[in-house]
Amino acid sequence: MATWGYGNDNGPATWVKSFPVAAGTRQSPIDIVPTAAKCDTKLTENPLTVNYSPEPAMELCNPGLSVKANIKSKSVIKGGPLEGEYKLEQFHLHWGSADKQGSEHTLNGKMFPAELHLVHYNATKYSSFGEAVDKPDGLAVFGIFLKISDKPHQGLKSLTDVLSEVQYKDKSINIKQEYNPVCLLPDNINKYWTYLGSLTTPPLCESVTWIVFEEPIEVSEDQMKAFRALCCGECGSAPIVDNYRPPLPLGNRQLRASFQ
Ligand SMILES: NS(=O)(=O)c1ccc2oc(NC(=O)c3ccccc3)nc2c1
Ligand SMILES: [Zn+2]
Repeated sequence: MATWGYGNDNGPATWVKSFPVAAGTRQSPIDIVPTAAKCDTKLTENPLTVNYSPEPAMELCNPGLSVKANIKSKSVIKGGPLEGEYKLEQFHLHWGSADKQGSEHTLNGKMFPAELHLVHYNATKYSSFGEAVDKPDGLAVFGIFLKISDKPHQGLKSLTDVLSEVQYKDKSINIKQEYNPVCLLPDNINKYWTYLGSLTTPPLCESVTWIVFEEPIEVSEDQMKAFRALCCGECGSAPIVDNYRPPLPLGNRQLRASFQ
């Protein structure tokens, strides 16, 4: 069975053949239209709180279609749209072959050069990611837009400086310095949009409460080039670029905003 990917023969338009939920009613990503969002004061009454811990020897790997960091420490979030405590499992990114594309969520139809996803599971109700992954309240994912600036992002620099060591599929390394993922969050995490959606790659489970921050984080062009130098396979294989699913219809879903 051909594995899914982002090419012409195995890309997002083909996923429904093996994953029928791709045609479901709460799929992600979506186009975020701020004027269509409902400002919900309940979101601010119960502010989103992040309690991330330093990760000693964080594992960074190249699974072939992105770059992913696996988290072992107890890093949790709660509040905002969430009931209970959600535990950080992993984070990864999606990016373009050029700065004009790359993000999965779009803002008024605009794509950003990349998007960072911090993936959490509902540790109050479920005992593992695997148990939570297919439950309607199982997961919460932070979506953070990346935009280009002339300065590199210091938090991402610890990762982009070593991406050459995970250039090929199934390579993994441990980051020597302890790493607190809190350094990846934008300064203002009180301004976000939230809606009920799905994983953006197969198995596309409709189990994600998405929290997409209004404030992007800023990265340098050199850092983008480092992501685009990652390979899908072994030496000589194609670069990992344009690993994003285009937006799906919001349908009957309510997009809520934590701010006016
Ligand atoms: N682009 S996305 O929607 O954030 C997204 C999409 C697909 C995903 O599959 C997984 N699986 C694990 O993390 C995992 C964690 C532990 C064990 C097995 C899998 N996370 C995902 C996030
Ligand atoms: Zn993702």
